[in-house]
Amino acid sequence: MTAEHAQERQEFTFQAEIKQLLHLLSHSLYQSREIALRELISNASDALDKMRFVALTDGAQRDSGPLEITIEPDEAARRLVIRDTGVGMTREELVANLGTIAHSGSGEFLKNLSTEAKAKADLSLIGQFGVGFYSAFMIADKVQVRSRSYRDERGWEWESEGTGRFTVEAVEAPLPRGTEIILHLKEDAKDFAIPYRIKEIVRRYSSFIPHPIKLAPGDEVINDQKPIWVEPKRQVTEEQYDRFYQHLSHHTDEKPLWHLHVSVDSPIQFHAVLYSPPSNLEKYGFPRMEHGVSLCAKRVLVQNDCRELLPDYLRFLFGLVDSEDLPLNVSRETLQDNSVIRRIRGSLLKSIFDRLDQLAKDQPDAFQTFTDQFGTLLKEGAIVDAPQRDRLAKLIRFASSHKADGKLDVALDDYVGRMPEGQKRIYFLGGPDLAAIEKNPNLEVFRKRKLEVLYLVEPIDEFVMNALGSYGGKPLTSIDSDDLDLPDAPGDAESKVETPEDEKAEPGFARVLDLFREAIGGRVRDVRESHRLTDSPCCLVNADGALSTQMQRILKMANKEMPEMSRILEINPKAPLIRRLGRLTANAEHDAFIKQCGLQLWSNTLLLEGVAPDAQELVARIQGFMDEAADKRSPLIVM
Ligand SMILES: Nc1ncnc2c1ncn2[C@@H]1O[C@H](COP(=O)(O)OP(=O)(O)OP(=O)(O)O)[C@@H](O)[C@H]1O
Repeated sequence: MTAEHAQERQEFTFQAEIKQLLHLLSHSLYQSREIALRELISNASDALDKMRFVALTDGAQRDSGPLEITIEPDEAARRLVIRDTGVGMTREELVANLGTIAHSGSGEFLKNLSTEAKAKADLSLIGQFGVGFYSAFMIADKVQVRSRSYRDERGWEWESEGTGRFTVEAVEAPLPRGTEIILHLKEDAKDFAIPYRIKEIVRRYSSFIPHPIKLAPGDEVINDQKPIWVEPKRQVTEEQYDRFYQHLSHHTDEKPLWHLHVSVDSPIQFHAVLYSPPSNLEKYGFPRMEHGVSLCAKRVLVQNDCRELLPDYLRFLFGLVDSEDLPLNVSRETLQDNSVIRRIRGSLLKSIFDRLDQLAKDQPDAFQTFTDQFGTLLKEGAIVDAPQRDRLAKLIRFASSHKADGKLDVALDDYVGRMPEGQKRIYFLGGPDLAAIEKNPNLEVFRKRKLEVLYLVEPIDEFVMNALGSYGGKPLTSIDSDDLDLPDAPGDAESKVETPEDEKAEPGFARVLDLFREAIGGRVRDVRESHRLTDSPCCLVNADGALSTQMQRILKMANKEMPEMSRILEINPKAPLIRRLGRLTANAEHDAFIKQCGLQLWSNTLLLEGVAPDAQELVARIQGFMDEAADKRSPLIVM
């Protein structure tokens, strides 16, 4: 485009997703409209941060003048102007940023707004998706943006009524550096031009903007721009912490679950304030949280979403880190190799774990609320972060047979504290859900012996157990493994399940096992006598060192090609059915029936685990049993 051409008024069409967004925004609920002002102030503040950065790093821009935001209401004209002395925008930037380039966020935002939220047009989440500017159309039916970039002599004006189009043209009169947003307020949004209303909104949502926000005329400063992270902890009130969280997270009116304020002087100097949000949006189907922590060098914002400061599994934390030891020109690319960042990260991690330990100890209810939301992410950490595994192992929670209510509130230390003398292992059992776990016959001996078993109700739990291997020197053992190494139970004859001599097996039991082996063949590694069952006739166990059943199931779901691991079928000699079969072995005529029973028992164990064995074979066999049973009741007389 020629320079001449560029000066003419040009019309553009909004990108499709933006059009959709604008439609939604202009029909928003009255209550959510305050966020429009918050978003515009936040954009102005970002532009000022950028300008401060430019002034400090680019000699030619050293005299940047005052960096401030001015809000100028005009009740009579039903107009509101938000002006900043930030970096401004060139013509190309106006076109791209405010209309033609859809931020990846806008699509996500539209996709994730639930139908219900859409119906109510509750759009308070908009700021998190990087599409905040358009919220101007919640309160205005016409918006003008006049801007001059610090890199440009000339100013430009963008204008739109939020329908499908916008225009951009050169401004003849000289413009000061920065951006001016002129909102022509809708009739039902005219209160946004009332000074006390503006003050109220700024106080609520924007008090932590680190630049003065002035209200014209008179230029009264209406925000307190104190950087709370450099203040001594004792001097910061809970309310200030909460408001700073709302500022960082764009989560209006939401309170964080907990916060952490750290000030470190050596070896690296830094201040940090970190927050846990109250809920984990990933749990509700939102995409992976991609926000990071804000990074400041000597109070100047260097990067908004710095992912290098915390490991990925702590991606849900909001916060800010400010260090005197970082150069201002630290670039995104060099952050990863930066030794200051690495040391801050190590120190932050330790403080976070200390904070969580303290929360678990002093406020167990608050800690429980936290792990209900973010426990899965801590478990993710226990799997991937080997150096921090021991610390994370203390923080993660499981369900257990101790209460059997399925709540994930048992710490490994709680379990160990309840272990009877002589128990050398920590036992666990996984399954598709709590009901399936509780029906698992492998639990019988544990119930009888009153030994606690951790219930792995979350799929990730199995991976955690695998990664940990042991806890406090005690091997983590799936109760469907071959070698359980159960503690002795002296004096309690009833519970001596490991000494089968107590109960005489039927003389034909060995023959039953042989017949079962013949029938089932290579589908199991072995068929043998069980010492762990009390009531059920059989169960499947895994050979020493093999993966637990649930783990095999999970891996199989991910990779259908995974070969079946052969397992051991254990048979309970005391179960009435097995005793009867033992007696039947006296007559070889019954061998075929006993074999059919063996096959059916094996199928039953698989069915209980949620695996469907060969359906045709299974149905044919059951049909056979039914025929035989019916025949006993009423034999058919063949004429
Ligand atoms: N006052 C301003 N000064 C300079 N640039 C601005 C201003 N307001 C908006 N912009 C530019 O327009 C872009 C789009 O703004 P928008 O509010 O839609 O998204 P965002 O600022 O990237 O995300 P968020 O709203 O979450 O802060 C910004 O990234 C910025 O480059």
